[in-house]
Amino acid sequence: MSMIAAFYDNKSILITGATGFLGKVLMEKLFRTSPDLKVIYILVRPKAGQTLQQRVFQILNSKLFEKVKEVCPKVHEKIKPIYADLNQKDLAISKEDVKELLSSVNIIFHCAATVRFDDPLRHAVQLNVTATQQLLHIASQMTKLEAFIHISTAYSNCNLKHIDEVIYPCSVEPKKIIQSMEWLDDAIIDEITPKLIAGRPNTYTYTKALGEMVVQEEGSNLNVAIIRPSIVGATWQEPFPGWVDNLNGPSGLIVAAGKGFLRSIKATPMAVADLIPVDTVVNLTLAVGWYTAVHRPKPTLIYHCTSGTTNPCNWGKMGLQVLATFEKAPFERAFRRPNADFTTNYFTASYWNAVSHRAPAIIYDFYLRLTGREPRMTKLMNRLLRTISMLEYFINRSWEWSTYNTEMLMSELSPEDQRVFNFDVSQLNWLEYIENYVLGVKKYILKEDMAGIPEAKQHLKRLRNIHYFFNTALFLIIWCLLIARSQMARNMWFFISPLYNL
Ligand SMILES: CCCCCCCCCCCCCCCC(=O)SCCNC(=O)CCNC(=O)[C@H](O)C(C)(C)COP(=O)(O)OP(=O)(O)OC[C@H]1O[C@@H](n2cnc3c(N)ncnc32)[C@H](O)[C@@H]1OP(=O)(O)O
Ligand SMILES: NC(=O)C1=CN([C@@H]2O[C@H](COP(=O)(O)OP(=O)(O)OC[C@H]3O[C@@H](n4cnc5c(N)ncnc54)[C@H](OP(=O)(O)O)[C@@H]3O)[C@@H](O)[C@H]2O)C=CC1
Repeated sequence: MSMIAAFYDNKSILITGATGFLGKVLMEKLFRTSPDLKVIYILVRPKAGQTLQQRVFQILNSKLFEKVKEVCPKVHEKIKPIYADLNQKDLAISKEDVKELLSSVNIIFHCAATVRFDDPLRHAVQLNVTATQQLLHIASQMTKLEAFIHISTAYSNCNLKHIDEVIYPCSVEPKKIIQSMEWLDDAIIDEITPKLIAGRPNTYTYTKALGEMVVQEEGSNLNVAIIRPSIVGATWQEPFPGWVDNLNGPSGLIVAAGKGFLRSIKATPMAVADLIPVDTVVNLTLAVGWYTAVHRPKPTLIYHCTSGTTNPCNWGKMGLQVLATFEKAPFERAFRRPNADFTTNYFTASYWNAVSHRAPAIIYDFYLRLTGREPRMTKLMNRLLRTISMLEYFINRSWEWSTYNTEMLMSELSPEDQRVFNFDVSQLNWLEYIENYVLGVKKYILKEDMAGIPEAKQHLKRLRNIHYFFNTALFLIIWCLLIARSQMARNMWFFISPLYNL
């Protein structure tokens, strides 16, 4: 019998960010392993014309929740969506809802955040710092609260090379940052942003670091714990391999490479690709929830959820396996044949950007114009290159994260819990995982049927022939121009041509 699963039975759980990538997998595992839990409250906002109920309905009817419906047929009754917007004061939760939460919640998992790298500092502070502070304020009034688990990122201190499971203070206190956002205007905030984030590549990592400080300072009267996952990828094992549903991190680049838009990238092949499967993060999160509530460790424990220390994989190996999977199961209607050249040199990268990315986009747009259609490829390519420039920081460096607390937790689990809530990535087979990841991107993001693989292969063959034809034509044109203009080229031609008749 799993002690962790039993712990969540009859509990009222509050999850923020439950409609996100991590939140959905967290909810799924909770329902699957602890179907007797009392209720999961989720803080949700209406989005894309969908009401809260419609959003919940869509999640529960997805493939991810198929197993849950078998083990927990009443899952619809056990999810309670609560209107909330983390952009607004007091999270915009109604008084009645706050009252219900205060009297019933046992465990909080705070996953919601803005994960955009280019968010203006004001917005990132509101989501990742102020909203966390307000949630802690509500949590401190909850009469039955046993644990508050905050999801941060392993990159919150990416300005350091070696990172321990401790909180590193930022130069300006979060309270001062929050206050200053109230009166500074946008232009001044934009001006001071580079100075504040100093050493970090974006507002995301900076505000996640501030969020951790808030949790430590304002959660001191609660049982809190912080989890720092690295780059969260598709599921490894549960509920099935390869599930992924958004374009963040590697997933977007896999789509771009598989469709032939992205053909080279400035990346260091030997740098560690610190991916961590989303189900591993969820297993650790649930184990931390249990441990924090039952053992009440003081001071606040931070858990690194990374793979590089125990089972390192590098970007070079990952890139090759991604390409090998494209060979077996190509994506449909590719723009060009997939390729992924890694270069560490700025000038080579700029050259390939011009030749492999921008030039084909301009040529294709020219073709679209000629055939009376709206050109769109250059715009799409510019967007992709902007995205890549933001990810480059993470694919050209390696970090070391210590994992003492995570190892300590593993040793505290019973053998059954180690099996059901496995977060030991030393058992992960990278080649198999990456293949399933790419297939997951194909099936669950691009919604492509595996039956379409023969046609996709045919399409790639056609692209290869076009490529050969295009190159031969280009060669002949250049050669004819040379012969017309250069005596040396003509001499060479007269020298070579009799050889063909031998
Ligand atoms: C060969 C293989 C090598 C693999 C090599 C992997 C390296 C992979 C390193 C990751 C390293 C992370 C390390 C930190 C890990 C955390 O702790 S953070 C969690 C991860 N967070 C992220 O990845 C967020 C990154 N994304 C962003 O910040 C924003 O999407 C960007 C990049 C600023 C783009 O903003 P934008 O231009 O306003 O675009 P946005 O509105 O987001 O989306 C526009 C379109 O692009 C699409 N799109 C969005 N993101 C992407 C993307 N990443 N790629 C492609 N398309 C995208 C959208 O679906 C959308 O399509 P439409 O709906 O318009 O058709
Ligand atoms: N993905 C990754 O690689 C990593 C993620 N993390 C951390 O994990 C956590 C979850 O990330 P992930 O699931 O990938 O992110 P997603 O972007 O998939 O999910 C973010 C969640 O936050 C919610 N949210 C955002 N803004 C608001 C708002 N104004 N009001 C209410 N809810 C809001 C979103 O709701 P909605 O659906 O309405 O937009 C969504 O549920 C984050 O804390 C992130 O920092 C850490 C390391 C890596």
